[in-house]
Amino acid sequence: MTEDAPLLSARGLVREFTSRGGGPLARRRVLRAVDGVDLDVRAGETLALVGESGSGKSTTARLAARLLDPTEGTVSYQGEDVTRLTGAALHHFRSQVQVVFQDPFSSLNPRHTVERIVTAPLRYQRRPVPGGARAFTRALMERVGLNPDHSGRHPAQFSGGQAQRIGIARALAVGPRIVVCDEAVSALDVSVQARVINLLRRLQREEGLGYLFIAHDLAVVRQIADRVAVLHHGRVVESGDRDSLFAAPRHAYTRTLLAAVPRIRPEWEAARRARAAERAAATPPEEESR
Ligand SMILES: Nc1ncnc2c1ncn2[C@@H]1O[C@H](COP(=O)(O)OP(=O)(O)OP(=O)(O)O)[C@@H](O)[C@H]1O
Repeated sequence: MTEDAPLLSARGLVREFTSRGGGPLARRRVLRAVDGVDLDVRAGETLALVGESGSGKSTTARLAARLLDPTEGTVSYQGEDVTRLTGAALHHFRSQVQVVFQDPFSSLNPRHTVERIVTAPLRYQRRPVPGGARAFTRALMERVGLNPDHSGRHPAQFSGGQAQRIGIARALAVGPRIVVCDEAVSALDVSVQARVINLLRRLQREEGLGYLFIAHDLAVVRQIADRVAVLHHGRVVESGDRDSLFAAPRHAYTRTLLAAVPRIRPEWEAARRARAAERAAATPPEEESR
């Protein structure tokens, strides 16, 4: 169910990056990665942001979660501009808007146990862990479909899908109302993707979460989005409800995206396994599961 007023909104978001080429005559180059984006995310709904690589999806996600400051424009939460929040007010925003990243193995500390990982956002915000760290972690693990007896294990001891569930549990720990999923299922193989998407949908139903769901794979977007915004060179070229957009795309760029074959990336899974093996080998024995 959706409420009318958006929880999270962006208006006229612009983000520029400046780079300097090599050599003595190097000139500063300004890249507008995000160029005037407006978006709204309501409780209980999923807005998918799609576009090819380099279109500005991740930059928009990071701006929306205030992990990055905009060059221009505003991000507001429940109508309040959050672009300049600091201290306790910023902590409150961070408890309301959480992020799940693409690669759980690089976004979860390989040396920490699940218990330490999922309680970290509360510690960072200097909030007590309700009911104690162990019971809190076990309950969260159950909610995301993980075995609570594994709370003392490290990320490398889990599969890619399980590790992403740890990332989701960490996001849920502070009780957010919006979760920004930045290519959160892209590194998983297709059957695992489907299970993690089911989990996200169940959590959305149970808790009324709003998702800003960043994805390049339209097959995934079709499974989860209520509305879709298409990003091209940092601009939203088309947006609308999912079924209308898939059935009758208005913009030529959207038609090109829809015509592209869904990409399944076995090489990502292979790279993930290699990284996981490297991390497991680097984990000192005393940090192995209790
Ligand atoms: N920190 C940065 N410094 C310089 N340029 C950046 C930075 N972050 C992103 N960019 C550039 O901004 C543009 C948009 O990048 P962004 O990662 O937002 O795109 P994307 O649509 O998420 O692509 P992908 O799917 O490949 O991650 C790209 O040209 C990228 O190189």
